[in-house]
Parts: sequence; structure tokens; C-alpha cells
Amino acid sequence: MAKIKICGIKRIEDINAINQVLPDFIGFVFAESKRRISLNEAVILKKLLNPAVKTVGVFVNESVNTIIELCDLKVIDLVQLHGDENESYILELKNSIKNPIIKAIRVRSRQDIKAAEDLPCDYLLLDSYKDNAYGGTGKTFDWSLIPKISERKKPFFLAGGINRDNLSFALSAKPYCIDVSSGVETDGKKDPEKIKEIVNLLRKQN
Ligand SMILES: O=C(O)c1ccccc1N[C@@H]1O[C@H](COP(=O)(O)O)[C@@H](O)[C@H]1O
Repeated sequence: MAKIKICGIKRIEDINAINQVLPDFIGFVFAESKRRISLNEAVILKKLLNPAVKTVGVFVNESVNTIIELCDLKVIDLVQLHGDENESYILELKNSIKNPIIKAIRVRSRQDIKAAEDLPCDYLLLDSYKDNAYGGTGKTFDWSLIPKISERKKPFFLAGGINRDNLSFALSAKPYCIDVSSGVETDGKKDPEKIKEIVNLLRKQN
């Protein structure tokens, strides 16, 4: 059964909506973004969150020491690297923390996925490519580029423009986890009804 992550959680209202439906993961964005939150905000939100929900810290080309600090403070359970982090960066981080590492790839070709499969991370995250944006674009990519289960070396999160209307198609790619951000927003803010709807839809279709 595919898991679900709701990314870009910023406000106490968002946490209240999350606690009602308990997705598997939520994402706190610590990168440059309209969804960025500070460490202090993340600490407050984490305290209010039902502990059944794991937190993922989303970073873009962040210093390894900052990520280690957030892991030590137990603000985040998993680390999502959404920038240009290379193999030696990931290895250095892996040797310093126990938290699982997700490496995001912005997919333009099958080769982009192949080239990432042997990176020393626990999961890949397949997202759309857009010039001048690392993530949170609300844009889908060509899901026919995703390798069949028998050809995969790692479980992957599927991201990029997923919403209630394309969820069923996204699930047919058999991801480990569906990752949603823009698709559960209205006027740039997380929408509690859309969060409830997509989590419930995923559970029905799985
Ligand atoms: O959400 C952001 O603003 C963001 C900024 C920088 C890097 C990653 C970001 N979010 C990640 O983008 C994908 C797809 O989001 P969407 O559903 O297309 O809006 C998701 O993995 C978020 O974690």
C-alpha cells in the first residue's frame, strides 16, 4: 500500500488538518520557498503533531552541519535533499546521522533516474524539472519514464503536480509514497478539505 506525504506544512491550522487524517509523512521546507519555515516554527509544529506522523525536512544545498543539528534536535525524522547534492555530500551526511535520506531527482529522461539509483540514499524522490525552481512547482513529468518495479534498485517517492484528479494514475506507477504539496493548496495555503480528500482517496484506492 502506497504511503502519502503532505509537504509544505507551515501553520498550526495545517497541523490540525493533518492530525485529523494522519498521513504517513509531512514535509517542513527549510529551503528558499514561499513554504519555508524557521527552526523555531518547526519545533512548535512538531510538538503539536500526532507522533504517528513522521516529519521530513526538505533542504536545497544546505550545509551538512545544519541538517545534523535539526536531526539531533529531533525536529525531523527523515531528510529530503532537493538540490544539487552529490554522492560525497550524501555520504558525509549518511555517516553523521541515523535518519533515512531521500534524494530528489528532477526527471527529464530515464537516464536521470538510472544515474541516481546507486547514490548512498535510502529513497529516491522523482519530481518534475523546471528551470529556476528546485521543487513545489505543481507540475507533473512524464511518468512513463519510471522504471518497472522489477527494474528498480530503491523505493521512490513520486512528486510533482499530484492532486485528486491524477492520484489514481500516479498510484499506477507503484511508488513507495505519493508526495503532494501544491495539489492540496487553495490560494497558496494548505486547504484542510483537500488534505482530507486526498488522504482518504489514497486509502480507498490502495
Ligand atoms: O515546496 C516547495 O516550495 C519546495 C521548494 C524547494 C524544494 C522542494 C520543494 N517542495 C517539494 O517539491 C515536490 C513537489 O511539489 P508539488 O506537489 O509539485 O507542489 C515535493 O516533493 C515537495 O517536497
